[in-house]
Amino acid sequence: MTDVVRVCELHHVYPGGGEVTLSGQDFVVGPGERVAILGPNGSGKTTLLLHMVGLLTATSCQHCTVLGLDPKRDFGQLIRRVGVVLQHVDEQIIGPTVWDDVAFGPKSHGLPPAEVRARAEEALDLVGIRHLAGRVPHYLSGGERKKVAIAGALAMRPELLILDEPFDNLDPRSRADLIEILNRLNRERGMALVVTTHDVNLVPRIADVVYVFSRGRILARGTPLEVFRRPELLSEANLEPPALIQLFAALERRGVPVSPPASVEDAAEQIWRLLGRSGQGDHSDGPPPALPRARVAGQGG
Ligand SMILES: Nc1ncnc2c1ncn2[C@@H]1O[C@H](COP(=O)(O)OP(=O)(O)OP(=O)(O)O)[C@@H](O)[C@H]1O
Repeated sequence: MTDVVRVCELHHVYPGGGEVTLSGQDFVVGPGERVAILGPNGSGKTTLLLHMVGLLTATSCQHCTVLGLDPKRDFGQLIRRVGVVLQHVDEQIIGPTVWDDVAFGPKSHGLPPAEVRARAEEALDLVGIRHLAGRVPHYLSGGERKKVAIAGALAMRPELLILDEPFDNLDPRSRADLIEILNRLNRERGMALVVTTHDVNLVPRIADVVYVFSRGRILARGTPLEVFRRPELLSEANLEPPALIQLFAALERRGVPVSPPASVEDAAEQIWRLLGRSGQGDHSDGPPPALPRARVAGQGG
């Protein structure tokens, strides 16, 4: 099957002097894949995303295709199939009301009024902001404006959704809701996802594949666990593994028979087993006892 995205050897020099080189390996998103990009400030994450949606012209680039199209040349076709949520969402919110803004994409692509209405309502409901439909975006909170931009992107029912720091400004509940919506659309509609984030703790919940960028190089591609098990790689990119991975690595170093957990549930299950309990969810006999002190403190390993 064709790649959803493939970018090789991108070099971009901004007129203002900033420069981005992405080399080392290709940036590839497979069909229906959920991809997270991790990297320090200024490592070129946004620059790559802007190239993928045809908003920048590379100084040089060996190859750049999205859904088999050239983002610059085929911008008109691509924008019908790819949704994008920019880091600074005020740059993309243009409607005088939330409703106008969310309906803008379907309307401007000539969909019939009933379809425009259905798409806008669906998108507002997905993000949980139908109650904001009549409001002026300018007077919304930062998190609410972010949700408006996300709804606007979803109203086009994109095959690929690109989100630059989508979790910034969102409270924990809104963040969890957004993760759930994105995962559901990925599962049910096969929508591929590319997400940049600095929050390593969210990565296992939103990505199958992680890329690590640092100083002009794509340092690594792997599953979240593969990447998080390589602390040297993460520190090269000014990143730390999630707290849970660090905790389990510390336990492993002390000889406790655990492996890096893929999720909080996985971590809980491993601890449950260590405590001599068995069977997933077999927690009916009350709360687990405290971990033996020596093991936790690393004295008895
Ligand atoms: N419009 C611009 N003009 C000049 N330089 C720019 C411009 N936009 C970005 N740059 C420079 O390009 C480099 C990469 O920026 P980019 O925004 O792609 O990084 P990033 O990885 O998304 O960073 P962050 O995590 O801070 O959002 C930086 O050195 C930045 O200063």
